Amino acid sequence: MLRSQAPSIQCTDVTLSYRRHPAVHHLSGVFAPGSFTALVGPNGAGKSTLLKGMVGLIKPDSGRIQIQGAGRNEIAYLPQQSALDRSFPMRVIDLAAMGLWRKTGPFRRIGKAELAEVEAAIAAVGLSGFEDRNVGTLSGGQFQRVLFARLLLQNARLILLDEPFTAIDDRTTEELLALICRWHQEGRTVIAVLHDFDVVRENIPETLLIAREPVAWGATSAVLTDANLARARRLQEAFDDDAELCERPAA
Ligand SMILES: Nc1ncnc2c1ncn2[C@@H]1O[C@H](COP(=O)(O)OP(=O)(O)OP(=O)(O)O)[C@@H](O)[C@H]1O
Repeated sequence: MLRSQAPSIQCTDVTLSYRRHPAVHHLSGVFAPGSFTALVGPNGAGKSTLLKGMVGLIKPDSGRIQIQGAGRNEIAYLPQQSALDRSFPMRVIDLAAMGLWRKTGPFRRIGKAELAEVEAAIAAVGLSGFEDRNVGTLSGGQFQRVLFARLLLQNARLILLDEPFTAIDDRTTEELLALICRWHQEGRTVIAVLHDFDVVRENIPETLLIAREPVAWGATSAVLTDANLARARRLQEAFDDDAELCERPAA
């Protein structure tokens, strides 16, 4: 997989809102092909909203999000765990196999070779032996591992992860982080919403810090400074959720 041919995302003065109240304001910049970016910011800063805008779940009220090199249905997107319904009766192997959906289509039974691929992905996330377990009986960390097996099988070149390590223990975090780093080394474009700055500083080359509006974007060491983090906190605290529509003209 050539890094230069990996997908890129160009944001041009993007504003995303819920019922016309902006959650992300005037964001411009590029996630370069093959880049690995941490998306950080205080609670309610608009991080999840930005990922939803990228996958097309929310349309910008103004500005544009353009993805080069991948169709919207070719993005691997991991939503926040709280957004997922785990009560649905489904086996581990079936949930993981959904990662092959683009290859197999929704109604075809998977063949022997594909089954071996699914089993290999389950093994890669350390869940061999759990194939027939109902997903509702898994711990939070085990469930997250199944979702990573599904991502592995999707084999997407653009991967968006929303808080992949929240409520996950250190060992699971370490193992899943190693998988994500491998995806980056393979030349995929990866964006991950993260809260642990130590994890970001040690592993992720680039960072976008937002607090409804962009605060800093670039090399992680230049972005995660005390001054930038303090500014993000101030901006977020000052933000009025009941504010009227954004009156700032588009750039
Ligand atoms: N479905 C929704 N309807 C209305 N407002 C929403 C909706 N989802 C998010 N918001 C609001 O948009 C703002 C940004 O939320 P978002 O979830 O994008 O933040 P976040 O940075 O991901 O936060 P966190 O770190 O707490 O997960 C918040 O004020 C939130 O209340």
